Amino acid sequence: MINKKVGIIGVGNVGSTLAYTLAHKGICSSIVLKDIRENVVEAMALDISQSANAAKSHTIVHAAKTGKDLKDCDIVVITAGVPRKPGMSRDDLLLTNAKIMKNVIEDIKTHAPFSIIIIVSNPLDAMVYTALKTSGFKKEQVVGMAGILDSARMSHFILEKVGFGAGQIESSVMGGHGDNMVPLPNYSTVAGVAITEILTQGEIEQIVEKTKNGGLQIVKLLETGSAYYAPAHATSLMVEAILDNKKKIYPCAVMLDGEYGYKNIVAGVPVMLGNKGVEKIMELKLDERQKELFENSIKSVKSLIEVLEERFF
Ligand SMILES: NC(=O)C1=CN([C@@H]2O[C@H](COP(=O)(O)OP(=O)(O)OC[C@H]3O[C@@H](n4cnc5c(N)ncnc54)[C@H](O)[C@@H]3O)[C@@H](O)[C@H]2O)C=CC1
Ligand SMILES: O=C([O-])CC(=O)C(=O)O
Repeated sequence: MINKKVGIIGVGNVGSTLAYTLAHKGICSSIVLKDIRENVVEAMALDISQSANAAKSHTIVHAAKTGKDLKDCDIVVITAGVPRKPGMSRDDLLLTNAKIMKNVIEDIKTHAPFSIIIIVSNPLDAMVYTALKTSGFKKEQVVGMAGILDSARMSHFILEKVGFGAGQIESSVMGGHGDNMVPLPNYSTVAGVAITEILTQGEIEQIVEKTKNGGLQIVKLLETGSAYYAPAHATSLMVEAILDNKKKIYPCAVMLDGEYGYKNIVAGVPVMLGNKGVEKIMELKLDERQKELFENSIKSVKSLIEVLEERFF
C-alpha cells in the first residue's frame, strides 16, 4: 500500500497497545490516533512516537484533531467501545457499542473511503455487521479480529497440557466470537501432528472449554476491563498482512455470501488477507458435529443482528 498509514480509533487499552506494537514493528510510515479523550490521545501519540524513536523505528505517531486527519489511511482499526466487566457478556455491550461504531464510521466514510477497516470492538461479529451496514463499504473492506486471538488462546492451553512444542502449535477456531465459538481440534496441531493423536477426548474437551472462556477468565481477574496484549498483537498481524499484501490465511470475522451455506451473516472463518482486505474465504471441510456447532454460533450472532435491526438501524 502506498501511504503505509494506519488509523486507530479508540485509544484505550487495546488501541494504545496496538499503536505501540505497530510502531515498534516499523511496518507503517505513520499512525494516527483518534479518541474522544483529547489530552490522553495527544499524550499517547507523543509517548509512543518517542518510544519508536528510541527504538530507531521510522514510524511517526500523531493524534488526530479531527476526522480529516484520517485522510490517506490505508487501514483504520476500530478499538473504540466499552469493554465488559465481571458479570457481563460481550453481548451486553451491543447497543452502547453500536452507537459508538456508527459515530466513528462516519469519519472513515468521509475521510478514508478506500481504507480497509479492521473491527475489534465487541460484540465483534455484530460490530462488523454494524460497520458494514453503516459504511456501505464492500464486504472485502471490513474484517473483524477474533479468530487469531481465540486460536492463540487454544494454543496456550494445548501447550499448558502437553508441555512441549512451544511456538510450534497451530490451532483453529471458527464461528462467532462468543460463548458459541467453534474450536476445531482436528485442524489443531503440535509440530504438524493433530492434537487428536496426542490427547484424549476428555483432555481436548477441557482445552475447548478453556478456550471458550479465555476472555472471561481475564475479565474476572482484571475486574476493570478485558484482555489487551494478545488482542493487540493479533490485530497487528492482520494490519501487517494487509499493509504488506502478505496473502496470509487467518481466521477473521467476515460477511458470508453463500460460504458454508450462509448469507448476510458475519462469522469467523479462515480468510486470505492482502492489499484488498479479505481476498478469499477458505471453506474447511467440517464434520456433522462441527456443522451443528457452527450453525449454533451463527444463530447466536443472528439473534444480536435481529436486535440491531429492530432497535438500532
Ligand atoms: N475482538 C476481540 O477479540 C476483542 C475485543 N475487545 C473490545 O475492544 C473494545 C476496546 O477495549 P479496550 O481497549 O480494553 O477498552 P478501553 O475502555 O480501554 O478503550 C476504549 C476507548 O474507546 C474510546 N472511545 C469511546 N467512544 C469513542 C468514540 N466515539 N470515538 C473515539 N474513541 C472512543 C474511549 O475513550 C477509550 O479510550 C471493547 O469493546 C472490547 O470489548 C477487547 C479485546 C478483544
Ligand atoms: O472478553 C472480552 O470481553 C474481550 C474479548 O473479546 C476477549 O478477550 O476475547
